[in-house]
Amino acid sequence: MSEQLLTVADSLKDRARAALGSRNLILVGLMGAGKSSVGRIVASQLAIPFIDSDLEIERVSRMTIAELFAAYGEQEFRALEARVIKRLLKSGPRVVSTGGGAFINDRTRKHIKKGGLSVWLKADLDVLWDRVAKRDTRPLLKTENPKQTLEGLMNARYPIYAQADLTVLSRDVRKEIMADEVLKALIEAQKESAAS
Ligand SMILES: Nc1ncnc2c1ncn2[C@@H]1O[C@H](COP(=O)(O)OP(=O)(O)O)[C@@H](O)[C@H]1O
Ligand SMILES: O=C(O)C1=C[C@@H](OP(=O)(O)O)[C@@H](O)[C@H](O)C1
Ligand SMILES: [Mg+2]
Repeated sequence: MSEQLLTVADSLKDRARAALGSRNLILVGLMGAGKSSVGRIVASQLAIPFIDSDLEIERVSRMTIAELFAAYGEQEFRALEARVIKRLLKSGPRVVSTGGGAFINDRTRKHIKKGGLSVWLKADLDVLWDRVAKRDTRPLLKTENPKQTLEGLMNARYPIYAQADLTVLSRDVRKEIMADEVLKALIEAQKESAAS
């Protein structure tokens, strides 16, 4: 193989694709962490299908997430979310971006742990707040003080997100850079598991 071909074969996305194999890559983390937008870029880099579980839930129910919460409540939404995510993870490789509460639900977390490699996109409150404040589509943030609600969710959920296989810090940098960081984490994790 020529040196040029070796360089191409050795590129970040090729190495990450090899590290993933036939597993699914599942993005978890709080609202605004970038799961949906970064997940789409990661899938495109890896040249594998991308699915956002919220979009899939909206497609099958023919309702928006906000409408589902309003009509049936959070508990019913979580039951539907668990079923949809279980189904999405039946075959791979895929990149699946989940909604922020998915990994917090015991049943869904079990499906995710069984269904592939989970990556927590971890961000601090100000980064998350800056991003979610731009849209009002998230029913859990329709409160008197949504920033305080987000902080409460952070405190309650971060110990559980910490159970994900990998953690990537979601900084205030371009989405493409975040996607590269996910690919690098995937490669590092593979190296570590090969060494142990
Ligand atoms: N790294 C980033 N830099 C700038 N904006 C981002 C970044 N990641 C996400 N965003 C923006 O923040 C908002 C929330 O991102 P999204 O991917 O929907 O997060 P999540 O699915 O985790 O709630 C979107 O408007 C998105 O374009
Ligand atoms: O944190 C949560 O419980 C939720 C996060 C949302 O997804 P994003 O994290 O993609 O915003 C969406 O699933 C729903 O509004 C509930
Ligand atoms: Mg999302």
